Amino acid sequence: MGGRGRSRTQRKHFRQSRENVWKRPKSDDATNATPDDANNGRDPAWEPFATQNPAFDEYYKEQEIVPAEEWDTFIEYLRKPLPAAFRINSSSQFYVDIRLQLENDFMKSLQAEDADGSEVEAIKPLPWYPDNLAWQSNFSRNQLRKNQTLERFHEFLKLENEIGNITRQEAVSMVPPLFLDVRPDHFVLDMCAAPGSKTFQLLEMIYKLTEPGTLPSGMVIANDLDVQRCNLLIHQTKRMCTANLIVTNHEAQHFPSCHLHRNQRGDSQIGNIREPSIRQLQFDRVLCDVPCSGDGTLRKAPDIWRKWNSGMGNGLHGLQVQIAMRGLALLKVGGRMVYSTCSMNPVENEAVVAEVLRRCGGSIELVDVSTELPQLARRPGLKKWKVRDKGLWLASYKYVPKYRRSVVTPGMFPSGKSHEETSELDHETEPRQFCENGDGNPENGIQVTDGSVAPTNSVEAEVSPLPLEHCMRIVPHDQNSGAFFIAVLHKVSSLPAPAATEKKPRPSKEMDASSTQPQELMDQVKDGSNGDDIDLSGEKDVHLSEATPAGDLLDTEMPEASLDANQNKVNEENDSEANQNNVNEENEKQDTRPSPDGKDDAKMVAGKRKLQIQGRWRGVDPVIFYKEEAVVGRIMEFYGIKESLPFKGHLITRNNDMNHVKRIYYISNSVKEVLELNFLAGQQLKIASVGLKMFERQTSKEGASAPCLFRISSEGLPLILPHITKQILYASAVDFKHLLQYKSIKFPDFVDPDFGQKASELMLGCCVVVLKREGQAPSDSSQDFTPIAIGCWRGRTNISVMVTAIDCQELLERVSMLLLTKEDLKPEGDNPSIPEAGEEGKINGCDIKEDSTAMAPGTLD
Ligand SMILES: C[S@@+](CC[C@H](N)C(=O)[O-])C[C@H]1O[C@@H](n2cnc3c(N)ncnc32)[C@H](O)[C@@H]1O
Repeated sequence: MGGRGRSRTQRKHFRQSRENVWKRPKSDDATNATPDDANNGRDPAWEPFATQNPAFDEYYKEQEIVPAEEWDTFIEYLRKPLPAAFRINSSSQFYVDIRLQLENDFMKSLQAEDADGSEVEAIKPLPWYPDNLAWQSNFSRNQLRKNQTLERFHEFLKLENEIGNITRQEAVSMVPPLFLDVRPDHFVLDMCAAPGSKTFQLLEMIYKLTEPGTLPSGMVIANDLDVQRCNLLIHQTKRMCTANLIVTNHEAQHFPSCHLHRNQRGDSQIGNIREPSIRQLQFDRVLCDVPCSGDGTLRKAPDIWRKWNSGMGNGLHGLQVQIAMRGLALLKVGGRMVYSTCSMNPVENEAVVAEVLRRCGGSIELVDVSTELPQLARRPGLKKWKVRDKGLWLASYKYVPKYRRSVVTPGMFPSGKSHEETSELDHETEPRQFCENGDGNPENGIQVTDGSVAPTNSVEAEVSPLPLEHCMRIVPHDQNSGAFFIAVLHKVSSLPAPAATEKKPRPSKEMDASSTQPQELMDQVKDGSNGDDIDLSGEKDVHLSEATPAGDLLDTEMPEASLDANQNKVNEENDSEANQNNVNEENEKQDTRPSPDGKDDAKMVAGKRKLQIQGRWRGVDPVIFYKEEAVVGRIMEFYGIKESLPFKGHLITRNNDMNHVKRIYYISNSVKEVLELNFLAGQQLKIASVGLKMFERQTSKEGASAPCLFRISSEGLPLILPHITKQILYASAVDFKHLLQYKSIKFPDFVDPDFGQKASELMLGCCVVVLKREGQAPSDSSQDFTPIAIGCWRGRTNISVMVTAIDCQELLERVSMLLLTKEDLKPEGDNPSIPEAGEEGKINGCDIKEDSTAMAPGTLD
C-alpha cells in the first residue's frame, strides 16, 4: 500500500513535475507571440509546438540513424503523441487482481468501445515485458474523460498509481532494468536514479520471491545529484515500502566507495565494530541511466524540437563517460552494468560505450544480449558516426580545429584516436575563419554549414573496430514507442589502474560544447527523466562541482564545494510531518559548508531549527542507530514482537536527540551492512533517505497516556505483522468494511459482538485489525495469501482507523471485489441498519461520522 507519508515538498515537486508537457512555458509566450496573435485574440500559450527542426533532420540523416527509406516513417512517428504506458508493481499485495482486472475487465470493455466505432484502440500488455506486467494504452486524456468506461479506466489508473500498485512509465524506459539480470541477493547501484521509475523496477526485482514478513538479502542504493529530483525519487520509492533502499545525493562520477583502509575500525555512533562484513562498496549490478539530451522523448516532450542542437550531446559526452567509468569501478568483477540514455545521439551512446571499453582495456566486455527479450524490437548499435561542432561535420579528431580540441575530444569519434595518433592536418584555424552563419566555405576538406543546410557526405566517417553492434537502439516506429539506447557491460577483471582512478573532471571544458555554457546546457537539455512521466523543465540537471575528488578520497580531504553541492538540506526529524526522511528544501537557507574545526556547531542555529549534521555532511539529518533499550523493550513487549524479526541493530532514527525521536525506521541486513561500513569509513555517503518507517510517536493526548508511545506505521505493517502476537484483532468482512467506511466505531457497535468485546480487552493504543478470511482460524499465520490488515487505534470507547483516505478507498474496493468473488460477504441488504459508504447515519443505533479525510495521527477522539 502506498499514498502515505509524503511531505509537502515532495507533493509539490510531484505536482510540478506532472504539468502538461504540451503547454508552452510562460517565458516563450512573449518571444513567440506575433502582433497577429494579439489582434486575433489567440492565446499563443496554447499553440501546438512546432514538431520540426532542420538541424535535427540534418544531423540524424547524416548519422544514418535509420536507413534512408525509413526516414519519413521515423519522423512521422516522432511527431505523434506517445501512447501512455504503465507497469503493475509486482510486489503489491494486489498485483494479480490488478492484472486480472486489466485482462478480463478493462481489456474487454475498452475493446468494446473500439468496436462501437470510436477511434480509440484498446489497451494491451507490452509483449516483451515479463508476466503481462506492463501495459500500453492509446487513449489521450480527453478520450479518457469521454465516456463512462474510459472514465472508469482513468480513475482506476489514477487511484492505483497514487497507491503505488501501478507506475506510469514510458514503455522504453522500462527496458534497461530488464537487461540488468537482477537477483534478490544483489547489491545494486542506480547512479542517476531520479525520478525513480527504474529504481522501483530494481526494487521489485530484489523483492521477487520474498515471503510476507521477510526481506530479501540484496539492496539498492539510488543516487541522484539533484536535490529536488531526489525528493521525487523518495516520493516514488516510498510507495514500495522497502527496508532495502538507501537514497543518496552525490555526483555519480564521484560516488564514494567507502573503502576501509587496512586495520581501520570504528569507534562510532554504532559502537565498536570489530570486523565489518564488507570493506568497501562494490555492486553486483549498476544501472547507469545517465543525464542526456533526451531527444528520444520528443513524442512526450515536444518542446525539445525547438531546443534541440547537436551541441547538447557533445556537451554531455564527457560527463557520461565519467559516470560510466565510476560505475564500472564500483562494479564487482563478474558483475553487470547497463548504460542507457533516452537520446538517439551516437555521441552520447556508442561513443561513450566505445570510450569506456577503450579505457578499460579488456577488463570490460560489451555483452551480446540479442537473444534476451526477443519480442523487443531494436536495432544494433552504430559502428560509424561523425561529430558535428560549430556547424562543421568532423569525421575524425584530426579535423578538429585546435581551438575546439578541449571541447571535441578524441573519445567522441569511432576510432577514439587523438591527433597524435592520426595523420594530423595542421589547423591553426582561428575561430573567425569558420563560417557559423552559413556561407559553407570548405576548410581543409571540411564542409562548413550553418546547421540548417544539409552538408555533403564528402567526409567519410571512421568505423569503430569495437563490437558496438551489441548495443541496442530502440526507435519509435518499430513498436510505436519512444527512443532509447542500451548497452550491457560485463566486468571480466579489475580495471587497469588509470581507468580505475578517474581523473578529476574539467567542468568548464567538458561542458562547453558549441560555446554552450553549463548552465545554458542544463537549460537546453531535457532534464533527463528518460521518458518517465516527469518533466522538470528548467531545473538544474548536470552539475559538476569544482574539483571534487574521487569518492575514495573523501575521508582525507574534502573540498567545501563537494560537501553540499546543492546547498540544500536533507533534514527530517527536526521538522514537522512535512519532513520525513527526505531531502528537505523548505528549510531555511543556511550555510552548509563544514566548520573547519567542528567547534562552531553550536552556533549553527538559524531561526528556530538547529542545523543537522550527518557525519561530514551539513544540513543533512544524521543517521543514528536507535538503541534506546527501554523504549525498544516497551515496543517489543506491547506488540509481542517475536524474535523471528531481528531488531537489534536494525532500527535507526534521523534525530540525535533521543528524547524527541518521532520516527523509527527499520533497515534490512544488507542496508545495515552498508551503514556500518559507512560509519567506519567516516560517513562518506550523504544519505537522503534510508529504511522503512516502522514506528511513529503518537502525539495526541490520548496517545501520550498509552502504555506504548509508538504506533506501527502503515508502511511498516506488512513487514512486522507476521511477527507480532499482541494488539491484533481479526475482523469479519462486514466489520472490516465498516471500519474502512466509517473510520471509527464504538465497541458495542460492531456487527460481531465478539469482535467488540475483544477490542475492548486490548490495551489502549495502536492495534492491528486483520481481515478474517474464509477458512482461516484467527491467529492462523500459515496462510497461503498475504493478510489484509490495517493499523488502528484502540481508544477508550472505540476502534479508529489510522489509514489515509486514499488507502481506505483502495482497500474497500479490493476487499469488496475479493469478497464478492468468493461469496464470502453477505450483501449489504442483509444489514439494513448499515448505511452506504458516504452517508452519515447510524450503525446499530450509534452515530457514524463519515470522514472523507484520513484519520490523522493525533486527531483521535
Ligand atoms: C535520465 S535521468 C534518470 C532517470 C531515472 N533513471 C529514472 O528511470 O527515473 C538522469 C538523472 O541524472 C541526474 N544527474 C545529472 N547529473 C548527474 C550527476 N553528475 N550525478 C548524478 N546524477 C546526475 C539528473 O538529476 C536526473 O535525475
